[in-house]
Amino acid sequence: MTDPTTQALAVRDLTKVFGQHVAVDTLSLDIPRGSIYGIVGPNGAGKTTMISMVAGLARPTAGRAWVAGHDVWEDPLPAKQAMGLLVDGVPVFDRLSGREYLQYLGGIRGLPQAEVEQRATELLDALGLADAGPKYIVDYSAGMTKKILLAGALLHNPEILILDEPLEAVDPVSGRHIQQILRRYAERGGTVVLSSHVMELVEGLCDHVAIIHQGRVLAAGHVDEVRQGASLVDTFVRHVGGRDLDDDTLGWLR
Ligand SMILES: Nc1ncnc2c1ncn2[C@@H]1O[C@H](COP(=O)(O)OP(=O)(O)OP(=O)(O)O)[C@@H](O)[C@H]1O
Repeated sequence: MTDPTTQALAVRDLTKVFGQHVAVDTLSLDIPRGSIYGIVGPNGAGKTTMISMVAGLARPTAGRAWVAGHDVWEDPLPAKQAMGLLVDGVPVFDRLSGREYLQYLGGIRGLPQAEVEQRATELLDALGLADAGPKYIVDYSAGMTKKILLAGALLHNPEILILDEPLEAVDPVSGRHIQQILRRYAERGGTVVLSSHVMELVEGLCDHVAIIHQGRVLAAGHVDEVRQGASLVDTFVRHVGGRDLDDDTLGWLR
């Protein structure tokens, strides 16, 4: 493996144990600068747990994580300045309107007020939230909430975006806009790390992918290298194992 401080994001032997259960198991991964990197894996594979440790939200049992060359747990401030986060567990102040939430985040990030206003207007517009800007986040739908959290992650123009299921619950028009935004961001040198269960999204948007299962990396690299001529769904099933249900299963169900 390469020097982890040269990567946009890197983890080495990252491990998280909950009681008797090893959720992330000595996991090592390099995410190059400028890539759009998909993290895929079955339910319970450890994706969110890994992302939470990289984001500085969950303390690793063992191992290390670097973001933009900074050790997330030893040198958290520059690591956190470099990242934009859309991850469960980040507090959302949902008694603020969408616009107030962005104004609040802009203040925390030390952006000039006029800049925050301009960026907030553009982000709300690009994400189809222009009419919802004055509305409390608590009254947002699931997809609207996802989009305002994404706007918050983008607001300070971070070096690295870490997005857990960014398109979950998002409508197709907004989904297309979000993909355009992420592509443009990566073309200009930003790095995107996203988890998703939607293989078509990962194949269409990401240039790299890692398949995670039981807290370990089963395959990682350029999407074409990982899928080797097959579709990503078939590659995924081949790696994690899958079977069709027996005819008798749930025989009582109409
Ligand atoms: N706080 C916790 N306490 C105990 N176990 C946990 C905790 N958080 C996660 N786990 C367990 O760790 C494992 C990995 O969970 P994680 O949420 O990281 O999976 P995931 O890959 O993100 O799954 P999904 O695709 O369903 O979101 C699961 O077995 C889960 O039950």
